[in-house]
Amino acid sequence: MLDIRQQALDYHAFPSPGKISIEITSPAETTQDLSLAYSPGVAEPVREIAQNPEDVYKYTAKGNTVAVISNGTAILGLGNLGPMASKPVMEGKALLFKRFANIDSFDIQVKHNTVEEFVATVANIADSFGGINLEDIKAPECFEIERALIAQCDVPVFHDDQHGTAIVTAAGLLNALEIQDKSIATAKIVCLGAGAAAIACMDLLIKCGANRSNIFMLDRQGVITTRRSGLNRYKQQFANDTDSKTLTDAIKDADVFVGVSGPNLLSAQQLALMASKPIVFACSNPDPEISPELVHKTRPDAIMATGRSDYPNQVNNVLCFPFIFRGALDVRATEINDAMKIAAVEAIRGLAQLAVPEKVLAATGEASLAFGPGYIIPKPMDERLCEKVAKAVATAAVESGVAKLPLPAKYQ
Ligand SMILES: O=C([O-])CC(=O)C(=O)O
Ligand SMILES: [Mg+2]
Repeated sequence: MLDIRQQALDYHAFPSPGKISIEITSPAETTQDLSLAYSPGVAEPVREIAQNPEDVYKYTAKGNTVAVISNGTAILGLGNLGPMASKPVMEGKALLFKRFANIDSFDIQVKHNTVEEFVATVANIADSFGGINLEDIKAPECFEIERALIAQCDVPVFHDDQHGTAIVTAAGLLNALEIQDKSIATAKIVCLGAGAAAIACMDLLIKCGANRSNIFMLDRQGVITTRRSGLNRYKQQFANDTDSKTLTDAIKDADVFVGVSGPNLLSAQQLALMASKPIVFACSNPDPEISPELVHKTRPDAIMATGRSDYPNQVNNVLCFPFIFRGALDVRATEINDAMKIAAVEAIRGLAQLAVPEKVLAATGEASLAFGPGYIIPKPMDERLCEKVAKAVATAAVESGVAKLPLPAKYQ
């Protein structure tokens, strides 16, 4: 049996390099076909679009495409490895968009010197696509980049590592809290990591009812407190008025650990200090902050989640980004706003509470799955995700006034 490294390299190398390709949707066999697809016929839609720019949605694939754009500055939990090294992940996102939501994606890797250069590059090409999914861009630049692009682009712009991760984390965490009989309003939450995902997760948890003063966020220097100086404005919002300095200080009596940092940063000793019935989301990819094996051995009362496909409770943005874009594209939303994000949280969360179809059990190889400590969040291959999450998002877009189209019949 080949090890996972060789299997993964072979998967990417064969049968052809990479894992996506482009397909033709219209006939291109005869002279007649070519005279329609290309010169002279192609001039007709050109003239229509020149006269009425919205016709681009009628005569081109724009409305069903998303650009997946990265600069490779924060690839998974692996760090700043440059634009080209991010390409397998971006092709992977394209694979997931297509497989789960039938959205066509182009992966784009941008080499740049300044934030302004990156923003200009993306803004200048944004109209080619139905939406922009920003991926694996490091903090704090990602916040500025997303803000500037939302302001400049007519199509929705969504930084997946912030909001996709936050939406899935919130969905899983609300379910885990329910199972552990804890309330989000009073839960003590430790967030290890202060990057894009961390800041967005804690922001969204507050919107879902968490208490800011119960949140302890840590960066490489330790707990972010009001005693520290030199914090950027994104971290400053989470500065806690506390004497806790280290993870060991902060983790004492914590109900929830959210790791969005790097491998093996939470020890069994630290885990042992958590409150009864703790919730541990070790979401660093590919290697979690603590292994599920160690958590189950140390704390049998814990609910454990990771970002990986090969353990139960996969808290990974794949449960969100294909479907939030499906919903947004279907009603031609001009942005992805908070109402749409919260609708996605509720839809993902609710789906985990329903009975699991045979088809999902077959795909996961599980004998049974039922809402509980080992199943707090749906599986990515659950086809109901697309129906339910996209519908909830599209409906929220229409109701919050950011949709250019009415709710399609398939969602009514
Ligand atoms: O790709 C994944 O598995 C999730 C993700 O966006 C990341 O870790 O940056
Ligand atoms: Mg990512």
